[in-house]
Amino acid sequence: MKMETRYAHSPEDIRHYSTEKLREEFLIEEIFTPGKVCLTYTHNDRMIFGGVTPTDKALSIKLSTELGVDYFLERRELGVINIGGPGSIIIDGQEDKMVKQDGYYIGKETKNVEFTSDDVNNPAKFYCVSVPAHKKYPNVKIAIADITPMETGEQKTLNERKIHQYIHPNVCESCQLQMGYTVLAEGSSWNTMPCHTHERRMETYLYFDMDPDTRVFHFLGTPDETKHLVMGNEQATISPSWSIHTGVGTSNYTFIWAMCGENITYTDMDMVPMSELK
Ligand SMILES: O=C(O)C(=O)C[C@H](O)C(=O)CO
Ligand SMILES: [Zn+2]
Repeated sequence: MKMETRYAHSPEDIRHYSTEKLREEFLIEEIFTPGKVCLTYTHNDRMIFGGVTPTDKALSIKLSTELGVDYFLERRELGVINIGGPGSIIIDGQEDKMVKQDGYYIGKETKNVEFTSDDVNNPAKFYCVSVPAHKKYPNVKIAIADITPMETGEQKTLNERKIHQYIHPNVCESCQLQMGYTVLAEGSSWNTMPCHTHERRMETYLYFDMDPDTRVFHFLGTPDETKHLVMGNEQATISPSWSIHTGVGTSNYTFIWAMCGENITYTDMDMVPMSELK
């Protein structure tokens, strides 16, 4: 298992960052490695996120001394979405099949979570996000078949997309985790534009379902001083609460967003007027 630490920044810190330094601090290039658990611990609200890619044997997230606890979910909750081949999640001995786009909310105090793939040649890719939690809520499987996506954006503004809310008060309870899956329509390339910040929550983005040569130009920074990261398939980025987070692709793509902070009100965003973007 690999876990990398990323510390937090103020807007002032990144003002003079080179491209290389910006990438070192905000971009995670390796998420899914066959047979491995690859995680990142960001000090932005202490979110842990990354990929679990089982092949011929089950994998689990084993973190205890790193978090000063006896087991991973002793004081945390976990959201999972499979973006790969079919597999299973086994929670305290009970197995649930997980096809592509199926998700799971796994509450605090769940002791044993294992991940498996049905086919080593087409492994499941479990994208996992965990945040601190102070109350135990029930474990809930969130099947893609049960989600009605929110349709938003328009073709003429190149941002027609479907937002699937997985961990959201309408679907299941959580302490502070929110998680979802946004699919851009063919011909659309902008996500969340007009863009927003939310001082009260941080967010991470995983971009995927992209051809090898497709790139997303992901924008970050304060509205009046934006910067960008050029991102490839299955790469992730950290968005501090003060930062905008939007992106434009050289083709359409999909992304998983996950947030935590003061509230679980999805619409609590500070929209940025176009005239303020620089
Ligand atoms: O396409 C979108 O718009 C999104 O998916 C936006 C994210 O959900 C988000 O940034 C929530 O704060
Ligand atoms: Zn946001």
